[in-house]
Amino acid sequence: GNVNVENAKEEGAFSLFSSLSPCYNDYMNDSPTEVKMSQIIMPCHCNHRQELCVGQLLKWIDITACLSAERHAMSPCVTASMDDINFEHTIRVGQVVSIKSKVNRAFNSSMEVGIQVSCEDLFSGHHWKVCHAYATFVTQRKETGERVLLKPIVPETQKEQLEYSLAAERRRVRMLHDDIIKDLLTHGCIQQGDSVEFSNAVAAEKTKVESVELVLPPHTNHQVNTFGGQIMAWMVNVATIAASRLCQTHPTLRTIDMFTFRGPSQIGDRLLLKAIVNNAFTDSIEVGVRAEAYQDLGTNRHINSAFMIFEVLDDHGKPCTLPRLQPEPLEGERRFQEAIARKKIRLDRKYIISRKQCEVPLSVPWNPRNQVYLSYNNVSTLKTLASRKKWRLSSEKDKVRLYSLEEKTMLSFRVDTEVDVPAHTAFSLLAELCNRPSWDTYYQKCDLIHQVDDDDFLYHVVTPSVHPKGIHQDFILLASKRRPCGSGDSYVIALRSVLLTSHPPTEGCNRGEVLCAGFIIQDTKNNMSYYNQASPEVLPYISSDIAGLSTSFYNIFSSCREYLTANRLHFQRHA
Ligand SMILES: CCCC(=O)SCCNC(=O)CCNC(=O)[C@H](O)C(C)(C)COP(=O)(O)OP(=O)(O)OC[C@H]1O[C@@H](n2cnc3c(N)ncnc32)[C@H](O)[C@@H]1OP(=O)(O)O
Repeated sequence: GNVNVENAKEEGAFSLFSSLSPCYNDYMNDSPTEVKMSQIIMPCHCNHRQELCVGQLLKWIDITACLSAERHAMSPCVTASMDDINFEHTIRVGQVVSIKSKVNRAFNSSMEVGIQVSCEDLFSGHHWKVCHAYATFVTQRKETGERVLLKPIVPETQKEQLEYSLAAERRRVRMLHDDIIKDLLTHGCIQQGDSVEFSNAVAAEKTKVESVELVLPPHTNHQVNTFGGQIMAWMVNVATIAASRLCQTHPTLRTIDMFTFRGPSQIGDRLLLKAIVNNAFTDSIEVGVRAEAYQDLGTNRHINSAFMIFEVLDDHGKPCTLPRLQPEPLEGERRFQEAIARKKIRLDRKYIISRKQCEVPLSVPWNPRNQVYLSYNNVSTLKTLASRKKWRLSSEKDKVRLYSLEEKTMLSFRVDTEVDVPAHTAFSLLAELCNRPSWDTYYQKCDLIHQVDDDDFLYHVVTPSVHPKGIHQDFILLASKRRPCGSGDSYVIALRSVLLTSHPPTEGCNRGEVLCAGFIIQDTKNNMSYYNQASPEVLPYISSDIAGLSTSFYNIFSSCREYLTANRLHFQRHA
């Protein structure tokens, strides 16, 4: 497998969290856990095309990230998982690859490490980003059986604070990752029967690879367990063979879905690596890989699984049309359908996260398949907006402060208000969005459409028109409500528009769109901030009447404060 090329540029390469980490490029400043590794690419690191093998890159990534993790933990750590990675560019022989990593956040015994990979051409002086990734490392168990607990990371810069805060949200998605696919299949969200007979279909059986590796001392890490990077490299190797058998040429590895290290293995273990093409689409192939470890045959332990997406590129870097796959019956059919589910999820993710904030906001269709990513996007967009530096104070009255922020075509507002109720009470009261019409005259009506889970809700909201003499507006909003995950976190109620097939726009109302709005309530201070990003269509109306807007915000948030104070006792009695 070689690191992917130009085509990623054209299609707008994505990985699960990459586009949602807007300041990734420069957030790697000096920090106590930052580790840097640079390697000059030699022919021995490369494939037949003189491009760096992904397996080799994964080894370097794993080592760099582990050094960051251990610097923070001050004790041995193991790789628990590596989130989706998308390879955006190739690295060729003679170029220099640089890997930087640092711990974004420590939880109890696990921590998230952010990794950035870039490449440099020594002759032209060009630098470019290759990929970035997030890995989770876990401390080892003590003799008592408990894991070493980690000291918290104290984020210093605003960018570190954002990464710290988003790490909790990414952890939530990570933990749900396996369940998402299982749920989709169990609850029939994936339509069975998507498989069509193709005349040139290749039998899945033909792509099967089984290969064994004996874990020798050079394959172990400094804790004398099998080195995680080596396991990933072996997995990439068999996956590449399986994909090559389908396309009968040299495929390019483009994306790896999350790697999960389910259990350790040691010197002397035999590692059985199995790969098969699960499905072949018009221009991409999904290969499933499974790694098992054993000492004696029949005592196999499942230690890792991953899904890898390959493409075949022509001389211009464009993806070629591929032969289709004829799955094996039963298990093969199941894998075939699951690959369709994963592809749809990947496309949803790409659709959701590739939207840049400065683009015209468009509501994304909501469905159970993309719920987790939409919810992540909802919270992270609000947190990212809140972390912006250039907020300008526009007006202040009776402890209600209105700030504005102009960025490209976007105008955002922030209203800071001091509240005299505890943060958790303010959160619970404001999270009851259906009560908002009682304190916000702009919300004429708010009905709950669907409770997605404990933290996410869909609402239908009706407001007056922003146009003078216009008809009412309505919105379908996804509300994502988060309590603090640890110290330094805030309460969050994030709101964004979605499209719901069950609630199409109606004649009597203009369907409005909210790209990003919501509340951030700090746990330690009596401070609540409300954010709202105005879409370009309403900008002319707002910009022409900033004074009127200030008065409206002042009135609404004075009323909000009264609502919180008045309902505080009622809430506490019922809590
Ligand atoms: C030089 C490079 C480093 C290496 O080569 S390391 C070698 C490759 N890695 C391995 O061999 C690890 C094999 N896996 C394992 O040992 C275990 O499955 C592993 C990862 C330690 C987890 O063990 P468990 O007993 O399930 O853990 P636990 O219930 O005590 O939870 C401990 C903390 O880990 C977290 N965790 C477990 N599995 C995870 C996952 N897949 N992704 C992200 N986080 C995960 C879990 O949430 C918990 O976190 P916290 O303590 O609340 O902060």
